Amino acid sequence: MQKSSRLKNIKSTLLSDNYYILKKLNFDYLMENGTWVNQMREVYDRGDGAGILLYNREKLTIILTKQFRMPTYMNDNEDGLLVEIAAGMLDKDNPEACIIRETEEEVGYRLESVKKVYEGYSSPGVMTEKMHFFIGEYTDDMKVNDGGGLESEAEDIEVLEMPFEKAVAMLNNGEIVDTRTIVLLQYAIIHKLLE
Ligand SMILES: Nc1nc2c(ncn2[C@@H]2O[C@H](COP(=O)(O)OP(=O)(O)O[C@H]3O[C@H](CO)[C@@H](O)[C@H](O)[C@@H]3O)[C@@H](O)[C@H]2O)c(=O)[nH]1
Ligand SMILES: [Mg+2]
Repeated sequence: MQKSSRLKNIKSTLLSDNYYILKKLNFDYLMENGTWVNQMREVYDRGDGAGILLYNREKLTIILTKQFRMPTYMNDNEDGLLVEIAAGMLDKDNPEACIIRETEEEVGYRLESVKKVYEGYSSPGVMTEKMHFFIGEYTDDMKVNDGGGLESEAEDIEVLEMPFEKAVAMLNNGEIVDTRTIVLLQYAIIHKLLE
């Protein structure tokens, strides 16, 4: 953690380390108007992540995934299934190595190179997670397996290859509701990746 002269008396209490780490942070914060206020924030730390938009310039297609996400099921997503970019959590490896590995595990393509386009905090009010956003070109001859995720982790990932146009329609009609996926689809539109 960096030092800030606007913070003092930071006290961290562990609330849960069941799978990842949830802490309660109590601290004094110096407001812009010069007064100190005491604040409490719960902070969830599950490391950083990486995600990628896979695109094929010849076929004008992209590859997304569909998988069950319990937190979305708890909040308005009827069957809990979510259409997403391929993504994973960083282990000890760097973001590039992580996303190349995750791409092979989740959708079955072995990429040689990827391009980093953004880095951003996922949910800065509550999570420490920083997300590394990539794009990567795939071709049919890069396919090495059917994807689907790791059996050892009971991942059950459907691979969706679709025309880019269809994904843009799904973005615009509200079928795509994962913000990381929205970010990279918008990147592809802005930068005319598939025109
Ligand atoms: N037992 C158990 N397993 C868990 C738990 N939380 C996650 N897992 C398992 O840990 C694995 C994580 O798989 P990854 O592919 O590495 O991560 P991800 O879940 O796809 O995460 C990506 O998307 C998230 C957004 O929803 C991002 O937050 C994350 O950074 C990353 O980009 C999955 O098999 C998942 O089931 C938990 O609380 N308990
Ligand atoms: Mg994943």
